Amino acid sequence: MTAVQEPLLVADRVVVDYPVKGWRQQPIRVLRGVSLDIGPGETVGLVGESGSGKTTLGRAILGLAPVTGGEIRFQDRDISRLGKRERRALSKDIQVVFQDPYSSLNPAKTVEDILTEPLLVTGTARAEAGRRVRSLLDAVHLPVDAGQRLPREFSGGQRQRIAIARALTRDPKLIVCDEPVSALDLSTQSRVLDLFIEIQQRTGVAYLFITHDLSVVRHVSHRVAVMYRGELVETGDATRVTTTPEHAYTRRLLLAAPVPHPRRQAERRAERHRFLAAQAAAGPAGS
Ligand SMILES: Nc1ncnc2c1ncn2[C@@H]1O[C@H](COP(=O)(O)OP(=O)(O)OP(=O)(O)O)[C@@H](O)[C@H]1O
Repeated sequence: MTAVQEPLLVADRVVVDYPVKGWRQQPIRVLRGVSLDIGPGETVGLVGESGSGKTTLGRAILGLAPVTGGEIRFQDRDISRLGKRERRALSKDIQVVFQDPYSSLNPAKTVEDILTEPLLVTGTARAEAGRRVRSLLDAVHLPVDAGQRLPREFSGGQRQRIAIARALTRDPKLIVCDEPVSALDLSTQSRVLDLFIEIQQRTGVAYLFITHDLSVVRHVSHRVAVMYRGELVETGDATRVTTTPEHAYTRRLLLAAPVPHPRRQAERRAERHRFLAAQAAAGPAGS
């Protein structure tokens, strides 16, 4: 008998309505009863056209969008309507990496300050926080002296590595990744995607991976969920959904952004691995 693993996070018929200013204005319904679960150590890719509600689902999980119907459970606890203090406590377990590594890091703080802050405010001793920062920099393949520098001294890819390190500071169980590689050039994208995979294999963290790019989602996801106008129209195994979609909308998405042939993808993966192995042999990554 195989053990059934409990989901880490369950979105159960989640509705999000945004209030609209003005007399007699109806709120805008952005999510219309979305149900999705994410298992421990799993990556669920969330795709869909612009405005379909992907970011809003991520924000609802993070407590940043108002859940007006249904609920979101994390480790079997309803987290849809938490107070500030409970939400702050939950940030240990649920973290986020945003699209733009330029605006998501405080430009006035050194990388070490950015990474130690979440540890110091929760009572970690400074010496222990310093050790943790060194191990985090190592985990995202940045040199140890990166800690003394400011975000502006790094490339886009390196800044996204810093943002990933910050998300990892307190060993989260889930990271909401909202278009985390969209602002990066193609070769940097693939290195950062491989970093996400490597970190997951080492730590067992789960990802909700929001993207409009089907080749990205196929590369990193175990399962894919397709959103259309505030509803999930299809959820399933990543290869299945991106090669033989069942829903007409998913087929349209695929036609709009053709996914390379599986053999070409395998070649690309092999290329990436050769590249990463060569980089590892040469020293810390440059992006
Ligand atoms: N704070 C808000 N108030 C009112 N409407 C909002 C708010 N945030 C988002 N929306 C609306 O909700 C809808 C879904 O937006 P959302 O950002 O979740 O979509 P998305 O699929 O992530 O799109 P994109 O890929 O362009 O980021 C859009 O029509 C957007 O205008």
